[in-house]
Amino acid sequence: MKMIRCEKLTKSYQGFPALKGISFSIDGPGCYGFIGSNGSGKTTAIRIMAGLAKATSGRIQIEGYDVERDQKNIAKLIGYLPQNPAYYDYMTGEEWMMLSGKLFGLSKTEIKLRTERLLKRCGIWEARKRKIGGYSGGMKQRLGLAQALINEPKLLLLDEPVSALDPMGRHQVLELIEELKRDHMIFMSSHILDDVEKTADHILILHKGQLLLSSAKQDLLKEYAGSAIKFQLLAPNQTIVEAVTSQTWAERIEASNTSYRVVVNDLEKAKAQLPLIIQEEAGVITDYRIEALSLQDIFFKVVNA
Ligand SMILES: Nc1ncnc2c1ncn2[C@@H]1O[C@H](COP(=O)(O)OP(=O)(O)OP(=O)(O)O)[C@@H](O)[C@H]1O
Repeated sequence: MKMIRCEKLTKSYQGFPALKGISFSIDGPGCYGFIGSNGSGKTTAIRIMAGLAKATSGRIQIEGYDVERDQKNIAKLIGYLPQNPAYYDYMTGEEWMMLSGKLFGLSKTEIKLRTERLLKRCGIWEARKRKIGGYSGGMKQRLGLAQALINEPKLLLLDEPVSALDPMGRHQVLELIEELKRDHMIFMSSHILDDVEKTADHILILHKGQLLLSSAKQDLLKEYAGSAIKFQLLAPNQTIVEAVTSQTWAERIEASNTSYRVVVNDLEKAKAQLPLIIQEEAGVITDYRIEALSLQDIFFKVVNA
C-alpha cells in the first residue's frame, strides 16, 4: 500500500481549473519536493491532502484511507505546516504546544513529554517560556514543525516551509527537515528550487495545475544530465547576450549585471565558440567555469520555459 495515492485530482474555483487531474503514487521515507511556479496549484493540492479543502473530483488516499471519508484515521497519520501559520502571539511556545496537543485529545502528561522532546529537537526549548510574538520567522517555522509533529505523524505536509525566511532561518529549517526525513515521509512544496535540490530525494513538478513528472531526484538528474557555462565579466555586456542567444548550442542564457550563465546542448561547440564571442565583443573574463545542470535548469526544460 502506498503512503500517498492521488488519483485524477481536480479542483476548480468558480470555474477556474486550479488542478487539472493530477495522479501520482509515492511511498517510503525521505523528502518529496513538490515544485512549481506561483499559482501552479501546490497549496491547493496540499490543502486537499490535509483534508482542509474539498476536491472537485478525484481522490487522495493516505495509507489506504480516503482523505475525505476517513478524517479520523487521516488526522493520526499527518502533520501539516501551512504556508503562513497563524499563532496567538501572546502565548508562549510551551503553551502553544499544550493547546495543539489538547486538540488531538492527548493527556497533559503526554503533551509535556512530547513538548520537551519536540521543542528540543526543533531548537525552541530554550525559548519555550517566551511569547511567540517575539520569535523570529525561523523560530516560528520551527515551532510550526514541532506542532505538526505533536501527534507523531508518519507523513508531514509542509507548504513552502522556508520561502519567507532569511538565509539563516532557511538554513536552520532545512537542516531540521533533513533530520526529520529520516523518520518521516516529508511532502514539501516550494518554488525555491535550490533548497529542494539540496533536501529532496524525489521531485514532483506541478505546472499550471498539471503534474508534469514524479521521479527520484537521482534519476531526474541522470535523465537530464547536461552542462552550463558560468562566466563573469569585468563590465556588463548586452551584445554578448545577444550574440550567444543566436547560437544553436545555447539553450538559455541568464544575465545579471556582470554574471552570465548559459545552458548548452553541445558542450564541445560551446567551449570552442563562447570565448571567441566574448573576445569579439570586447568582454573581459574574470571568472569562467563549467557546471552540471541544476534542478532549476531541469525545471525550465520540463515546463518548456
Ligand atoms: N480560494 C480561491 N479562490 C479562487 N482562486 C483561487 C483560490 N485559491 C487559489 N486560487 C487560484 O488557484 C491557482 C492555484 O493557487 P495555489 O495557491 O494552489 O498555487 P501555489 O502553487 O500554491 O502558488 P504559490 O506558490 O503562489 O502559493 C491560482 O491561480 C490561484 O489564484
